[in-house]
Amino acid sequence: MFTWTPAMVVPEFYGAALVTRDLFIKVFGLWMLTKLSHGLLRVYRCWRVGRKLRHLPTLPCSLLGPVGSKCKPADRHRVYGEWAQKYGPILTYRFLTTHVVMVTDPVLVAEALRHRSLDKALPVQQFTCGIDELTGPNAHKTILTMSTDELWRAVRKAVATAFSNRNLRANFPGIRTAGAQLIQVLAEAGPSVAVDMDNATCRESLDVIGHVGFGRDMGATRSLMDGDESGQAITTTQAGLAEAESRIIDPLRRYKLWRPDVWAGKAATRRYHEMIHRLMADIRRERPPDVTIAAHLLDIVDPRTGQAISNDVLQPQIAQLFFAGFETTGHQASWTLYAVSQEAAVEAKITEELASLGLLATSKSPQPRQLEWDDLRLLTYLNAVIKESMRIYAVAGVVPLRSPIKGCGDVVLGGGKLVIPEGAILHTPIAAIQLSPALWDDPEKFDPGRWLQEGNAENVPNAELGGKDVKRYLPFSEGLRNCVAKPLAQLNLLTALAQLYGSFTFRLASEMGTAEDVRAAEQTHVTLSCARGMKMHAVPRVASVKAGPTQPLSEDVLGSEE
Ligand code: HEM
Repeated sequence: MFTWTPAMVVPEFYGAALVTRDLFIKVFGLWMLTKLSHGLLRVYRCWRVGRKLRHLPTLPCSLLGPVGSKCKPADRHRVYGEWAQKYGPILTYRFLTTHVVMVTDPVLVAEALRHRSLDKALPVQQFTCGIDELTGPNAHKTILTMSTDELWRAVRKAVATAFSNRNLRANFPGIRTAGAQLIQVLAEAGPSVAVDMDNATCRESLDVIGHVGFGRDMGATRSLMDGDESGQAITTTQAGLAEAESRIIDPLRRYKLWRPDVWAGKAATRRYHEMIHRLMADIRRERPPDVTIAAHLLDIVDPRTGQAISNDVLQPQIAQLFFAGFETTGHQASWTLYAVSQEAAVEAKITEELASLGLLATSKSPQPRQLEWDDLRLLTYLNAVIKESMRIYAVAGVVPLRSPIKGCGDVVLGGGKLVIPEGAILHTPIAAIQLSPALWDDPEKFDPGRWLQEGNAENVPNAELGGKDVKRYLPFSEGLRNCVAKPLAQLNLLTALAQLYGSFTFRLASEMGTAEDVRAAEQTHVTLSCARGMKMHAVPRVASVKAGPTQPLSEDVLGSEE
């Protein structure tokens, strides 16, 4: 009879185990070798790029550029300006193995932002992967982060058409309703309550994007009154964006799995994906009106396939529009409210202008006339106030970043004055240009009057160009990749602020401290905001403020948000 003894099996077992171990060691070794050679190649490329830039002033700071220097990363919008003053309009710094060339010379900036060989695909993804991960589960590139290729052209054309004057005019009543809802919220809160106007204006902007973009009422402003925030579009969007910002600031964050906030951030990102997925399913099921961005997005033909745009491409574009639009416009509105609250003379001129158009609540006429589309072009002074706010508080002040297209070689600017080597990043921080004492008189002074003088204050004559004008004001960036939604942002700001100032005067709450305290609380993650929020008292101009029409923005609330 056959009897089993361990000796008969063990050698075979050991044999298999040894083969597996050898295989593992070989695969692991190969992986290590590949990583090592990649690393060495990176270091070599960094050294090569560094050699080409060594004649330029270099920051004596660490490997992490602004993140590693002595400044707080949140101060970047100010720090870049200080660097420009100290080291001049061209300087370099390093972020790990990537060299960055920071330029604030307006002639070079204008040329660079229009240069066809400088694009948005950066040699390192730290800067954009936080955004791509937020906009879709497969981290697809969006209109904001794509290189300037055929697909980008198709998406950009669709979105830009959606912001045509005709479409915005058709959407104007909805934009006005979002402002009216905000007035209703503030009227109900009363003057004694310090309202965080930054939060409030971000909500109003989210509602405007929901309406103009998708014919949906996101309910973000109204939910301030309801008080029921859980599961709301605004909470989901804010939490998702906060996580994306954290990943941009700390590229290693995703690996810190021992931290509960990292898991909470992953969950927030997932919830944002789900919200956008539901919205996409809604617009696929029922096409929104033709004047919405969604209708234009649905009509895109993917140039790579010749077919209608797929969900994989569509979802990130939708997500990105909320992401790019709600905080930028919201923060800009609250910085404007703040700046005006510090300048009584400026507010007096705003009210004078509104009164001359019958748009101001007064004791004689407590219900101001409803703002109309044709009024907008008459609001010259308020428009100058917004422009000045965008100059001093450039919410997107730490971008743009561009890089020479891979394989196209180094990019020469200014007729040889500056060469951007392939593999380096060009950084032209808007805030440093718009606050440069070399380009502006008294740049820190909030002076809307500079926009009312003869000539175009957006430009400055340049000696190198024989006195020809060069751009020094670019809050929406310039060139092919400027802000596609500039017309919507400008319309939203003008409409909301005209309505708000028509009914209220805004006083900074004492808990915000002094102007120095607010300045010390300025912070830039992706956009410029105030770390304390913007607590203000909205004091009604007349005893009973009426909000005007506050019908729902659209019949169809983002109701599938169970
Ligand atoms: C005050 C408000 C706003 C400011 C100051 C602003 C500023 C900017 C800037 C500076 C850029 C260029 C970024 C770069 O080159 O890296 C940009 C791009 C972009 N913005 Fe805005 N933005 C605002 C509002 C909005 C809104 C409301 C939306 C959408 C609803 C939006 C959507 C976009 C998109 C899609 C791009 C990428 C365009 C492209 O690369 O082709 N922005 N914005």
